[in-house]
Amino acid sequence: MTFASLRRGYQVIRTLLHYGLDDVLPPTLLPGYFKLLRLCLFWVRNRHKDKCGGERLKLAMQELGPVYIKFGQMLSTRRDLLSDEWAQELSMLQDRVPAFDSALAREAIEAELKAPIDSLFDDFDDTPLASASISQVHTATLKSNGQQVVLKVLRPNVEANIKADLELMLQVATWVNRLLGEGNRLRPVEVVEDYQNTILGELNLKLEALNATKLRNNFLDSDALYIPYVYEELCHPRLMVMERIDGIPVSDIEALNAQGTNLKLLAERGVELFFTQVFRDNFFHADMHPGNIFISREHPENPFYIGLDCGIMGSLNEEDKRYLAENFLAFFNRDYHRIAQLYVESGWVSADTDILAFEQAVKLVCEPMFNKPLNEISFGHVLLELFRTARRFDIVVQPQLVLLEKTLLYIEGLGRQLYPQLDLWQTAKPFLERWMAEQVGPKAIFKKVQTNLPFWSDKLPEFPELIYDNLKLGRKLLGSQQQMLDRYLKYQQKAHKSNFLLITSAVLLICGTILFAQTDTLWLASACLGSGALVWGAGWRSRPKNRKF
Ligand SMILES: Nc1ncnc2c1ncn2[C@@H]1O[C@H](COP(=O)(O)OP(=O)(O)OP(=O)(O)O)[C@@H](O)[C@H]1O
Repeated sequence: MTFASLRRGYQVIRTLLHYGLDDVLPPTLLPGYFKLLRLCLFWVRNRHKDKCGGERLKLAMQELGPVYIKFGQMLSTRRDLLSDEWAQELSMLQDRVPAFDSALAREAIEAELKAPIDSLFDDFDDTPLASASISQVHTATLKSNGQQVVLKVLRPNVEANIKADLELMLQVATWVNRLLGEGNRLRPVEVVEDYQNTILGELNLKLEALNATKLRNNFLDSDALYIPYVYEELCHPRLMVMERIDGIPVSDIEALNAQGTNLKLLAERGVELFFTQVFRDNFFHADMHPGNIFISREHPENPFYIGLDCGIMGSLNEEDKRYLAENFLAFFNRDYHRIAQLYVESGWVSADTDILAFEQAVKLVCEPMFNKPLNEISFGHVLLELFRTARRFDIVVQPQLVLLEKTLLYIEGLGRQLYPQLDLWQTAKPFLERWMAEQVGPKAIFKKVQTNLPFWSDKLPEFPELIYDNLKLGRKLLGSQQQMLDRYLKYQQKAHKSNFLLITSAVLLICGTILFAQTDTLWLASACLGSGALVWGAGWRSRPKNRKF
């Protein structure tokens, strides 16, 4: 451990204590001398006792900087771990931080481009358009085509700072894990590792550029989503250059209303977008917080979304997708037994789970949801409650499903904010049913045949040859098996004959020995012993020698 990380560790603990977060830990977790240590080492006074635990954690994370802010935001989506109150507080963490010096931004951009900014761009604006925890965004005009672009550049030293903070977090998580004991519900190491994977992915802007291009291509013909064009040839791990968009932030409902945006259509398109990304493309934007979503200004009667920041993308495998769709359908059909079965079949809970007990638990959490009108039921909450229940049955946490649940909650929140009467089920049901029919019905078989057709048409000309080769091989195999069988039968015959002779010789020899004791039958004894010896010789000679067939 370096001096810098010790100092950071001290700073982190001091901040957490400053906000009185030691209060929320069970006293059994803290050593007896902790109070004394707190007084001597950390000397903290302001206890923020009037604020609730969630708010105190939010303030502490805000003070600790970007890595902790993002960690708090990620934690806020783990409602299976935190209470609603804590999650709500953490979800309010703001990611806007003071800008860094534009001279440093210029330096970093030129280092990536290996060329002066002025050789490629006009009107580079030194005042950033936005400054977030990981990057800063500047506007400019591309010399080659006169298009307005934005340059997103990583903060100086951000990688080193994040890695140092992550290291510390992992150490603390390991320590907490040890205190709580193996098998604890919180699994802090798992949580930090999950976060680590996400944030490290966000540090590579080249990857983000590739994601953005892929998503853009998936929705090129869509009237629901637009992703700005990315100039991939100008993108590098620490720099991304893309088309500048002009939209209304999705959270600015007043502005949307002022231009007469069709909010109902917009809300429905949001749900449709989610299901299309997950089920059709298997590639979904997993960081859909309001800061990353804008709404088009033109044609307010036919509005579309503009998506930014494709740093975190999710995907599910074919099986997970099917189980998920079936889960929703089973939920809305109130088929709790099917839900329990699906969790086991998918491997999300272990195979030895007591299905009946699990079904009861699922029923217990799901049934009250139907006390609400159908249009108030949230898919995100259904998933959340199901995962929470499954956690008691030792669910194997699937990071891709957690991402999905978080995205779903965002989308639903957004949809309901735009159009509170939005009936999620009515919007999503046709989509899910159509998709399921495509997966299991005749269409699915047709699709599979269609997918495999190029392979088979490739192989078709080789068919006669393949059949001939296989028949030849079969005959050869059969022939060699027949020979093996013959050899085995011969061996058995020889073995039987030899055993018979040896047993007969043994009987003759025993009889000869008994008769030898009675002097009046000496000739008979000699005959028995003599023939016994002869038969033994014959038996010994006829014994099979080779056991290999
Ligand atoms: N192509 C663009 N056109 C116009 N504005 C943009 C564009 N890209 C980014 N911005 C502005 O910059 C802000 C930050 O961009 P972005 O979200 O991509 O950065 P970030 O560092 O990944 O932030 P976050 O912390 O939200 O992940 C956006 O909210 C938006 O206001």
